[in-house]
Amino acid sequence: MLEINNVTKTFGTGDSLFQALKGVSLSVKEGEFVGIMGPSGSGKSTLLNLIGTIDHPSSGTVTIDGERASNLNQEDLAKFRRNQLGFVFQGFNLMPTLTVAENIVLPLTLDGEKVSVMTKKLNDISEVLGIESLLNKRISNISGGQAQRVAIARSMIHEPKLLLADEPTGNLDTKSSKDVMRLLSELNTSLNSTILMVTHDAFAASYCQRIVFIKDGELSDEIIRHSSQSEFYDDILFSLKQLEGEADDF
Ligand SMILES: Nc1ncnc2c1ncn2[C@@H]1O[C@H](COP(=O)(O)OP(=O)(O)OP(=O)(O)O)[C@@H](O)[C@H]1O
Repeated sequence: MLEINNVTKTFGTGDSLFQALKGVSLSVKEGEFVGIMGPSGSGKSTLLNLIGTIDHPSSGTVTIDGERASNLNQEDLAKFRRNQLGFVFQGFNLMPTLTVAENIVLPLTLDGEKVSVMTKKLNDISEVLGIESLLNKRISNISGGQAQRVAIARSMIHEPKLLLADEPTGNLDTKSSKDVMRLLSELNTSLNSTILMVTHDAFAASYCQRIVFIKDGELSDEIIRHSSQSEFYDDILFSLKQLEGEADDF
């Protein structure tokens, strides 16, 4: 469902060129939950931004569900992003003065969806994420863990083909991180959502089925979960140590 073919990304101009991605190729199947890990500055967010069509590759191609973003005009691209992709960020990106319900339906409001359809979708996704009791609260009155669940609800309400998560547990305590990862994992299995998640956190990564490691703008390694989550967690820590010598650098 996602094909990244020999993608490069160069920032800057003239003498100050910097190649953040140096020929990355990656294939993700429908329903896969893939983690992207690597040291700070290795190109993780750059890669996620290219997949999310927020930025364009300098060369190479990104194809999502058979569609190549570079072939779309501005308007179709915005529509494609709104309909096919979901985004979850570390900082939640919710509107503090709106209620939880208003935040969740915002993408549908922008699309001019019927109120009856919005209400049904809101109720369905709220039930999946266990946030029914929060719907009338304002974002400023809920906790960080609750806010991330609301952000996930908003990113999933339009049933995107691909969910892109950049450090979704970055601002959360251990318990909330666990809750959020459990939810993402449930959404992945129950809705067969394809999820791509950038994370520094080996525990969060242990919920994925596959981890690709990126270093200096290149994919360096890949591990697949074969057995229990705790064994996968150990495998991830081992790979991180091998990659950088010290897992603490991540
Ligand atoms: N708009 C930009 N202009 C110039 N350089 C950039 C730009 N965006 C990213 N870079 C550089 O590209 C490299 C990769 O950045 P990126 O944000 O993708 O790394 P990352 O792996 O996500 O890092 P972190 O884990 O710290 O978020 C870095 O050296 C960064 O300074």
